[in-house]
Amino acid sequence: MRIDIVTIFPEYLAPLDVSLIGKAAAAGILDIRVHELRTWTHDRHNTVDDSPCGGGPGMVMKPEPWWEALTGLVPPGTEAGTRLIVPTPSGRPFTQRVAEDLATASHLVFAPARYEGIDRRFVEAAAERMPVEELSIGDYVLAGGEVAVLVMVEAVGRLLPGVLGNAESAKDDSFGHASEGGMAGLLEGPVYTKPATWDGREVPPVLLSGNHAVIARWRRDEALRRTAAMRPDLIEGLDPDALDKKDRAR
Ligand SMILES: Nc1cc(-c2ccc3ccn(Cc4ccccc4)c3c2)n[nH]1
Repeated sequence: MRIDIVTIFPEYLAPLDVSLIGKAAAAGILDIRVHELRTWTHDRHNTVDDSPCGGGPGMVMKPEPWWEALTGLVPPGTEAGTRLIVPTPSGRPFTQRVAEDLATASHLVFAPARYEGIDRRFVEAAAERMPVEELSIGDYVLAGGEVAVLVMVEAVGRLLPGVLGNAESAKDDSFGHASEGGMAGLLEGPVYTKPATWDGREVPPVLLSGNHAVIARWRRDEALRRTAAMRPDLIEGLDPDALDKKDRAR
């Protein structure tokens, strides 16, 4: 997968060189390219913003540099397989299901804005050329879209084949689909490691029993317990077929 990110703060995307995503890029699974939006300005001050039409606070990002950037990165006629992602507080919620959908694309272009956002006409013009997703990573307000891009690139990247080692498969992710069995659809329960006793607190004995069937049942019970406590809304949404009869007996 090729990922292009256009931003006025390229250094904000430095974390993509680290760890999981950094290794995937080094392995060639991801081809991540970060671009400075001002590359596509031509005035002496490399202007990317202007005052809002109709008045109001702050500044709005001009459509021209974004359009030139998009056209430079995705020349007309080469849009097949490309999707434009625009982080915004007013977007569709970015969920695991959206991450799974985006993971099927061959090319993602991210347009993290600053100020009060980008002139609407850029999004409208882009939507005539390729699918545009305006996505929110949560109901809180950031100062710009770069952090949202880090979130989305990590959530999408870890789903790509070869990115997670076999040991950390994404198949049982909390927010995966319950219908796939396993823990998908539930929150993760508690995890433990050595020592068996720490701070006078013991690891639940079942985890030291070596009885894998009993351990699996215990872990599912704990995941159900935590989900019911922290996110009852997810219990509502569980596919009934994904709950076995012991679950229903709870
Ligand atoms: N989930 C989520 C996304 C954002 C986000 C994304 C991109 C931008 C670009 C500028 N801002 C600042 C802004 C604040 C308020 C109203 C409009 C713009 C952004 C915020 N905040 N929260």
